[in-house]
Amino acid sequence: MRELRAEGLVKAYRERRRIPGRPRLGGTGADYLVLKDINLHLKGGEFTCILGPSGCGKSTLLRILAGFDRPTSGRVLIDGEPVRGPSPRHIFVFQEDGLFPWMTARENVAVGARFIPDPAERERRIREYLDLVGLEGFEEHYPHQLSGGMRRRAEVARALITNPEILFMDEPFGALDFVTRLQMREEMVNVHLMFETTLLFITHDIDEALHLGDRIVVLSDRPAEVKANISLPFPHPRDLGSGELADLRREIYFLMGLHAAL
Ligand SMILES: Nc1ncnc2c1ncn2[C@@H]1O[C@H](COP(=O)(O)OP(=O)(O)OP(=O)(O)O)[C@@H](O)[C@H]1O
Repeated sequence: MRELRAEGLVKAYRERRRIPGRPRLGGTGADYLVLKDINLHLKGGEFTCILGPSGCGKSTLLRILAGFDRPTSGRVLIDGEPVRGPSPRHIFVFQEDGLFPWMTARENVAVGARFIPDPAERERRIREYLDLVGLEGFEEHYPHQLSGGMRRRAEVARALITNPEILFMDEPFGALDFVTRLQMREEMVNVHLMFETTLLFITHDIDEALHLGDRIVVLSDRPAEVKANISLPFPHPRDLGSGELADLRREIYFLMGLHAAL
């Protein structure tokens, strides 16, 4: 199922010095509140985009959902089981390049495949996943010999080959140029249709979320609260310029206080 629930998540970081403008949590006078009572229910197999303004706490939320950080209060349940730490079945793709620079594209993907016991089957799967993300011909290239888009593709292949129950992606295409970013969006849609992995994808790009998500969770400014939780039962490819999607796009711009940008 790979269903994920977040119940009453609060995260406050301990403040070592007073920073003007930062709200403090009542009582202690020494905490910096980032998440405020986040409740979520994400169904297995859904592609959920978490959208919010810069610095609102998106990465903090994702780290907590993936078990890399602990909430101050509240809990996360995956298929009804409390999350107590990271799991090899829940894979995280970071904002920054995460490939090992001393390994080729093939060797990086092989890291994800190390649990496949049969060497011939392992090699077959590595080739299959490199082809799937369009890296055939670049298998023996090191990360510095690949373009930004290719490096991201290798990371996606390395994550997918583990057959993850949940894939957590923290603004994975943020550093790419506009055209490569659009290509990667299309590829993510295809990958999701093919594997039906439960996917949590952080972005601050409204159009990216509208193109990708089965669901969009809109967070407020810090301390982050869920402002909207919207289901998008629209087929791919999507035209954001017309119909219900255009209305939804306008609604999200308004929700995020971006009226003037429309
Ligand atoms: N380990 C930490 N200790 C103290 N403060 C932190 C820590 N991690 C994040 N913060 C603070 O929490 C706030 C939210 O950070 P976070 O990275 O979660 O936001 P974000 O929405 O992902 O930002 P961006 O869109 O810029 O990537 C920021 O003000 C940040 O300075």
